[in-house]
Amino acid sequence: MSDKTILRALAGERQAVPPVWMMRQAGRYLPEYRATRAQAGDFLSLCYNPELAAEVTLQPIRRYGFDAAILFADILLLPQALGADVWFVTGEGPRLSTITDAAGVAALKPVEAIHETLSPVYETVRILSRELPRETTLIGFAGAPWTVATYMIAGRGTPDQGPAHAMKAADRVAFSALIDRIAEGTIEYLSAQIEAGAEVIKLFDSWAGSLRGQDFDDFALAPARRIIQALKARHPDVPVIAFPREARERYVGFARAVGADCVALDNSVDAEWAAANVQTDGCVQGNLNPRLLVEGGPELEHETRRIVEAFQGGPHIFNLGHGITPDADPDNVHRMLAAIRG
Ligand SMILES: Cc1c2[nH]c(c1CCC(=O)O)Cc1[nH]c(c(CCC(=O)O)c1C)Cc1[nH]c(c(CCC(=O)O)c1C)Cc1[nH]c(c(C)c1CCC(=O)O)C2
Repeated sequence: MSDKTILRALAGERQAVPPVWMMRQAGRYLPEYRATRAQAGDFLSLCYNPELAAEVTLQPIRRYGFDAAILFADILLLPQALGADVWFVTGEGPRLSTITDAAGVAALKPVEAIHETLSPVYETVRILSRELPRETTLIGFAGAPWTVATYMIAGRGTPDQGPAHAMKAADRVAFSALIDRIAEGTIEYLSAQIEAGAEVIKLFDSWAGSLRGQDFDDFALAPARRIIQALKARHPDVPVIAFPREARERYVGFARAVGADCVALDNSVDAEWAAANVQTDGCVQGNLNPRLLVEGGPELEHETRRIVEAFQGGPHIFNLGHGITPDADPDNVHRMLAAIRG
């Protein structure tokens, strides 16, 4: 059995003190992150600079001693590697060239071409596997096809993923071809991260909650299963965390259905309910409301302890229900850790 707490949880081991890391732990709430980003110039330049991307990955490990580090990159690097234009508007978020039909899908680069753009990311992973403390697990990641497609179709983040739903309704064949192309690229991208040293993979389906019924089966579940099966065929020992955010009742049985070792829970899910209905399948990750790291106070400690206790009966990785926000107080992270670790 590994001496790394995250790998033990992912192998199904219950631990008295759950291992912990945070989504977006390298981010704007940290002054040292803001300084390194300024040094890089902008966000995308930071993602493609292996030394600086490794540096910001390490910053929260030095400050807090989290049990896992997550590679610093973005889910929108893969669309860029497939030929989309991608840029970030400060204070607003990502912008991309849009794909609206079969011709747009056909114009994407072949999957083999992605490494040309993404090789700096693999170099970041290699640096991190040398520099991380022995006890810290390195997590690689990608966006799930549906979430990535919502950005590629709309050209930006959308509150209801309207443009992606519209393309799905207008031309399900072209839409499915886009999902397939992203899935194929994701398999190659994640395999390369593993070959460079990623020890765990996380698949972010941030917008899974807007898929219902058959659409959830076809575009959240099936692509995740395809990607995980392909990764497991090549790298059977690398655990996978699936995050179908806001999947509600579809969290039940999700890990088993897609072959994941763990399912990450957002903070709309009640921890007691998830312990009874989701953790019965294996490891769960989550699910503190990130707002509490802004507000702090007794509720932060109370909620942190409540989540630890709710999941005490089985394998659990403590995390937030979504990413930490730029207005969070870095000292509140210490308070959260004290409530978990005692
Ligand atoms: C949807 C999505 C994206 N990116 C990601 C997701 C899925 C998770 C989620 O739902 O949040 C995933 C992601 N993005 C980033 C990471 C790095 C690792 C980590 O979690 O610390 C990870 C795992 C860095 C980032 N990605 C981004 C930042 C902020 C950029 C900055 O420094 O200005 C960081 C640290 C930018 C980003 N990237 C994306 C958006 C919509 C935005 C703008 C919103 C925002 O600014 O927070 C796309």
